[in-house]
Amino acid sequence: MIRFEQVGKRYPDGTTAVDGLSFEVSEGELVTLVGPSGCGKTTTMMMVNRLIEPTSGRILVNGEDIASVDPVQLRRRIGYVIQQVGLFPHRTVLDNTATVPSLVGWKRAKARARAAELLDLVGLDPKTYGSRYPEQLSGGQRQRVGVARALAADPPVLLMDEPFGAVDPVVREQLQDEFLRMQATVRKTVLLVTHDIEEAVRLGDRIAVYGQGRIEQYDTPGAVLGKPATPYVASFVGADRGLKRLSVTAIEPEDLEQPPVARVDEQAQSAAERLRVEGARWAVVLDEQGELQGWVKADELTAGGTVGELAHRMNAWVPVGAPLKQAFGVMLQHDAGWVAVLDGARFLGVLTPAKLHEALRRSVDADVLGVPRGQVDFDSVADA
Ligand SMILES: Nc1ncnc2c1ncn2[C@@H]1O[C@H](COP(=O)(O)OP(=O)(O)OP(=O)(O)O)[C@@H](O)[C@H]1O
Repeated sequence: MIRFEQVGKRYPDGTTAVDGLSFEVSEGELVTLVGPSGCGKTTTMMMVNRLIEPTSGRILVNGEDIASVDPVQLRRRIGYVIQQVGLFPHRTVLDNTATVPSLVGWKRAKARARAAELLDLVGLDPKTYGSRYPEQLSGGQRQRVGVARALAADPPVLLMDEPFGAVDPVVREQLQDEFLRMQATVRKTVLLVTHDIEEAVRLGDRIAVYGQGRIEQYDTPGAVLGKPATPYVASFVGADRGLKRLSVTAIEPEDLEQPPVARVDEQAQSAAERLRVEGARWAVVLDEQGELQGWVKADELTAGGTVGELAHRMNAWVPVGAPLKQAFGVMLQHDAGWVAVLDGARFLGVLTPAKLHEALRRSVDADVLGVPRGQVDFDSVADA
């Protein structure tokens, strides 16, 4: 969708902002550009909507060399969100949001209806906020209007320059979550600039890590954290990259262990006998449908009645697909040696600390080899 071919930008004073940039962003992909101040992120982005012209190489959007596209036409196809938002102070929130549709000639009623829809999408009730002026909003709300306005003409491409930079960390995280939810619906092709590696990892399908004027690594968050390409990238992502990786690695069914199981309607004594033979000290309790009903200790099964009557409630559980970090958090919260993993209500297995560690190490290799995690042989990563 967006393709950089050996793109460079040298300013008249001799500063080389970027050099030899070659990378591609696929349709519907969210790519974050991350790096220290002055490394060329904003320059890269502004060359895509021709606010800055490259001095070498070329940029293709949807297969077309943008040097030959009228800049005004080009910008209508590319939404642009900046940190200072740049809302018009004398226009209401609704009119601000409707700016681009109005510019491209939509009827006023249609443009305003679309604007209201988008305000809703970014979590602002148009009835409450539509008639306000920008100064009557909080910083976070202004950012949301900025995003709504950029989406108004339904551009296939979105450029975002530190879009969540001007708000406090809590609101920032909220905006990031909302943006991810929204992106899951609208699937725009997005280039997002940030100097914050946490944000880059959280939002990006892929990350371009910038050194001075060039990309040091272009890869998935998992690979950047798991296998930094250079010492520079390693130091930029930080010594706690293993921990950061926990938050981008999802639990998969093959990471799970199958623990001893007892049926909810089974007689406690026969379950106790079976667990004794298996050498199990506890079991998860499932019903006919394979749904989790709790857990029991083997030595509690000596009383009469059914397993279900003796089962404890199982609070330590996470949904499959949740990040490993969440499972780890739940383990610590409940002081549990394992957490149950569910698909809806269905029990899939348990994640133990050893399995969690294995999943993390396997996922590094899977990212690097570009294969699903299940295809990585654990022996091959055991010495990694
Ligand atoms: N008009 C200009 N003339 C000369 N040099 C410029 C000009 N604009 C930017 N630069 C230089 O180009 C380099 C890259 O700037 P750019 O704004 O792309 O960096 P950035 O990574 O976005 O930084 P930040 O995170 O601080 O915004 C910097 O060294 C900057 O000083």
